[in-house]
Amino acid sequence: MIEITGLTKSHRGKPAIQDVTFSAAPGRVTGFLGPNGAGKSSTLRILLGLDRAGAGTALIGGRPYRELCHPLRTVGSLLEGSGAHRSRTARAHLSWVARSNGIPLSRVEEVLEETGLAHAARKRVGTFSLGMGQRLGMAAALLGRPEVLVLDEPVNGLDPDGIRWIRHLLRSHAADGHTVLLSSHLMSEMAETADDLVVISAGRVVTAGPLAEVTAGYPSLEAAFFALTTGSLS
Ligand SMILES: Nc1ncnc2c1ncn2[C@@H]1O[C@H](COP(=O)(O)OP(=O)(O)OP(=O)(O)O)[C@@H](O)[C@H]1O
Repeated sequence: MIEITGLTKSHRGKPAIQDVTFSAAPGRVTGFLGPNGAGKSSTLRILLGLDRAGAGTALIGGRPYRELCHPLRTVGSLLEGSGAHRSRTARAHLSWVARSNGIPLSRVEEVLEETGLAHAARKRVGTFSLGMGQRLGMAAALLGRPEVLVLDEPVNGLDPDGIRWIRHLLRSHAADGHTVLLSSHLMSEMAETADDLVVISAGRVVTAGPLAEVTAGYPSLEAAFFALTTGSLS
């Protein structure tokens, strides 16, 4: 369960997010949708303990990220890039992440297989394509068999096969009773993958609820999105 309440953050006096409140429930894929600069990354960075909120709380399973004992065993995340050092091999990177979180090294081979990177395990991360980097980021996110996944634009750079793979993975993670929060600006992808939607625009949540409710009365998610966000763009 992810619970975000009254989250507010400013960068150099300029509000990035204001009073952001929503939750992401177990067994559901929650889509976090908004135009560029709407505040998605600011929200996710606070949720993942990478930034501090000016006000409000962001809890994962009832606790702020910084209070989690073995964070990667509770929440797997993918933000921009895999975070791996270019000179490391994929296997070395994942082994390092596993060791630092008390995760058995046997998981490394499993996630390499699961993410289609087994053939590239000994390649240096610096030689990876954007799509392979995303797969490596997903591999690290899955290492600790986390209850919660938080993913910022995970299909960036993936080919159609990779996009289908991610969609399937997220759906099955949710079907297992886990919580998935997925940020994207790709509406067709969202419409296919999300159960619930949170739409953010200009730093504020403009609507949240089941996909069918958010899009009710509109011909498509895209139509709903523009109707909901255009009015509030500054
Ligand atoms: N470190 C920072 N310093 C200054 N301003 C920032 C910083 N990070 C974000 N902002 C500003 O805060 C607002 C929200 O940005 P944020 O990156 O959270 O949006 P986003 O929805 O993730 O957009 P995108 O999809 O483009 O990444 C924007 O106006 C952005 O310019």
